[in-house]
Amino acid sequence: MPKPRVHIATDHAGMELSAHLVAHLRGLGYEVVDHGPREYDALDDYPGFCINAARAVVADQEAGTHALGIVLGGSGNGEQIAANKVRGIRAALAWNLDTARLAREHNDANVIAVGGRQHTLEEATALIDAFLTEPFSNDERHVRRIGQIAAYETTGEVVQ
Ligand SMILES: O=C(CO)[C@H](O)[C@H](O)COP(=O)(O)O
Repeated sequence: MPKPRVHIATDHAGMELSAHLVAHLRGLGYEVVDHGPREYDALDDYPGFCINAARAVVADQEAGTHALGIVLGGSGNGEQIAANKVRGIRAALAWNLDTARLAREHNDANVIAVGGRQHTLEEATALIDAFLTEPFSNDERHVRRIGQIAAYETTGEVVQ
């Protein structure tokens, strides 16, 4: 499997982690698109940055380009919520190696959210590495459940 293009966004609370990850991932050969912010501003707001990154993931995937996203903040909660407002996004908040790995294996998540204030740089980097390298299982039960979410997103109907 070729490496995905990585779209990354943060707010002020995740800027140190974001800079670290951009360098780390580029060093590993990933193409990384940085959706900001460009400068530290303690009063900036995460939704726009995260939504832009999420929209870029969907646009790439719709164009047939393998892409994944990373959204960072203090907790990762709001960043995950913002990304999940973009149609086609399955954003997962990862807080240990299992939740990072399972986000891909069971949920085919295309965005990972991580709280920069909850982990050391090393811990957070390990979460990202686990997420980016874990394949989706393609197990029928997981495909079915993801399809039910997509159906609701598209039609507003609940499928059992
Ligand atoms: O994690 C976040 C949202 O879920 C934000 O990064 C966090 O709320 C920012 O906090 P503050 O404005 O107090 O620095």
